[in-house]
Amino acid sequence: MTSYPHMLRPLELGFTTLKNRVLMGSMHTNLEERGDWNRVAAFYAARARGGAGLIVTGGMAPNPEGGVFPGASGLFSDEDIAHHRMITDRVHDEGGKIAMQVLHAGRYAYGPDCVAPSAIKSPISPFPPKALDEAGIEKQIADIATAAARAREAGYDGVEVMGSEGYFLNQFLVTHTNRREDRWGGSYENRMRLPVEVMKRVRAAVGDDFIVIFRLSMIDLVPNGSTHDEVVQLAQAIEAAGATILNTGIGWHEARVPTIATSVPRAGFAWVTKKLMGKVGIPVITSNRINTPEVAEQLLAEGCADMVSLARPFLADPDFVAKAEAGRADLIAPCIACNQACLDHTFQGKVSSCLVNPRAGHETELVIAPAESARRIAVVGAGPAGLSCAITAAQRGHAVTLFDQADEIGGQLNMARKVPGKEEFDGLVDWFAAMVKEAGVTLQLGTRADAEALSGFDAVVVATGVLPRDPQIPGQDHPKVLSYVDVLRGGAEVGQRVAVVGAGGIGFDVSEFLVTGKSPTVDLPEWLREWGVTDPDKARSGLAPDGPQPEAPLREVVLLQRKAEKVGKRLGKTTGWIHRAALMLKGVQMKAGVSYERIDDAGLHIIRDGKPELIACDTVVLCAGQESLRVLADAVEGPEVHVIGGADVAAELDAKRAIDQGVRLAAGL
Ligand SMILES: Cc1cc2nc3c(=O)[nH]c(=O)nc-3n(C[C@H](O)[C@H](O)[C@H](O)COP(=O)(O)O)c2cc1C
Ligand code: SF4
Repeated sequence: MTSYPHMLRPLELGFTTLKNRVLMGSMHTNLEERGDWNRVAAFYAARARGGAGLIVTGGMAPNPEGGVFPGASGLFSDEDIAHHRMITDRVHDEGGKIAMQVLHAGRYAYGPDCVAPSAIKSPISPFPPKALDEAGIEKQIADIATAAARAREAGYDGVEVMGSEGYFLNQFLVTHTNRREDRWGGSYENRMRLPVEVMKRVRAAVGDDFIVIFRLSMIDLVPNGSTHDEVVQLAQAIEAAGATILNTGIGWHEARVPTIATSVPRAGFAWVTKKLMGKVGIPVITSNRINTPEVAEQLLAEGCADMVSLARPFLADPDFVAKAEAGRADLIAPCIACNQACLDHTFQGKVSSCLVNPRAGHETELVIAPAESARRIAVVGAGPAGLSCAITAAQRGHAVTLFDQADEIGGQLNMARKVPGKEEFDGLVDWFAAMVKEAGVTLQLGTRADAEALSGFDAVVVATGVLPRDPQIPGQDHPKVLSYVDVLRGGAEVGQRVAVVGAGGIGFDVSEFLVTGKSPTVDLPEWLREWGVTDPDKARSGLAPDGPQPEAPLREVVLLQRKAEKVGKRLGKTTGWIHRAALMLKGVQMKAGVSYERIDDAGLHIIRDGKPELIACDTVVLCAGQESLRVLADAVEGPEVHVIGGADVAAELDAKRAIDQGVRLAAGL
């Protein structure tokens, strides 16, 4: 049994004690605006029950102009206190502690009333901000302090003042956004005046025995961002102004360096936090891509921080701490940092949830209760849909047999895990394996279940997945043509010059696989070099690396798509740009709006802009979509046959939909 002595050690704050060193980091879930505060409370109560040492809520606006979007939730008036009281009561009933984050968006606010130090529009909002006058600044400070006081009244154990990620307070700190010439701009002393003043006023508003965390931008990753010395100066001033704890923020939202995506190495920015250790007297928290108890323990043991923040891992598994404490870290559902059901949802106005755990944010509605009567259930296909269905059904008490003709579980996840930068998928397959065992699912691998074998079950779930779609290009039977399955699973030999047909998620993955030798994701120094983040004082904005160029790509790859739109436009909202940038960095050419004419010895003949073109290549890899594999569904006869996952709707490696469908079906079986 592994123990985590550093992670599970209490943190003494003088007037109160946190039971361990794990903070659930702030996440706005879009639940806050829906008015169902019982659901919000249930979300946090589950994380408190699961053992988080301290929870921080998603950002709450101190006033309407500071909201991230019009109508964003906040603590604007005393009437809001009752809603928040529901959250704090439930968390306290579960033995937890919770702080409310006060977030003023400044020029990041997506609304016409936004305000900022200077009238400089942000690249991620269409709304130009109004530069605040002296009275306007005083109003913002007063509103933030009042929101903190209301948070105390609502029963919170503390507040977190959001000072990073390029929001309002951060905007005052750097000349990138602050061009003022009064006492709030110019010298660094002037530019840091607002965050320090906010800290003082918040402390005065809440009294001494209340946790006040300041989220400090450790590295801005934008042009003219704060230097490390300035960060230290601010940290010391914030401590002197009354902060209890300093939390870490990494990169502004407009930064073009990935900070939380799958391809960011685990704990990839803890070294930045470590530079602050010993320079302040209050506890320091490190954040970003800490997703296992082992990583958390190691960071704390090495003195990178006094506490760790985990945000998305608490979506993936509310019981992260409890399972680690019980010596069952193998059962912790891993956050694979895909952003597909959390941050992407946030930007789409949907409730944030989790690809791995569809119950996140849906605690009151998607309930996994014991089945009224145990039934014999066959699930065919051990991909993400079949696995999640089988595990959930078995957890409910059903006798579940899971078949797969392959000798391993995972289905299409086994392709994803081969792609450089997607190593987290390994952990996901391992977790599924542990859960299959724990839930008592009978696993029959290497078994092709036919209609006869399935006849004795009470219910059959067909999760047989997908087949590659046939793009019907003349000459596609040429020996130089491979499918993505041959490349990612079959280990087929691929030539030096490659044309990749189809620029969906799989086309991008295949291209990455073909141009990348060793994966920088598991080699932090290499990753930092690739993105130009070797020195906090020089790492300004990413994309064009300041440091030495990454290793030469392994192959010449041309990535093609039929649609006449930006290549990769349909990839994840918050991650598509990273995949595009990574491939461009490795010299992959991208061509959109093409039609495929034929493949022959010379290569792939296409038409682009009405003109014929030859992509001279040794190999053509087809990544032209999928078709549902549902032969079995049509063959099985019985009172109850369900079809889920790719067998239901063919979609590219859509594990989010597959897992959601699997869990939801099992919840009602
Ligand atoms: C859906 C979502 C919403 C977030 N909302 C906030 C927020 O309101 N305030 C904040 O400070 N950080 C917010 N974050 C950032 C997280 O606190 C955290 O810094 C980031 O997810 C990296 O940590 P992780 O790898 O542990 O998830 C959000 C992140 C996600 C995924
Ligand atoms: S959706 Fe992906 S990134 Fe978000 S919490 Fe779940 S696994 Fe992590």
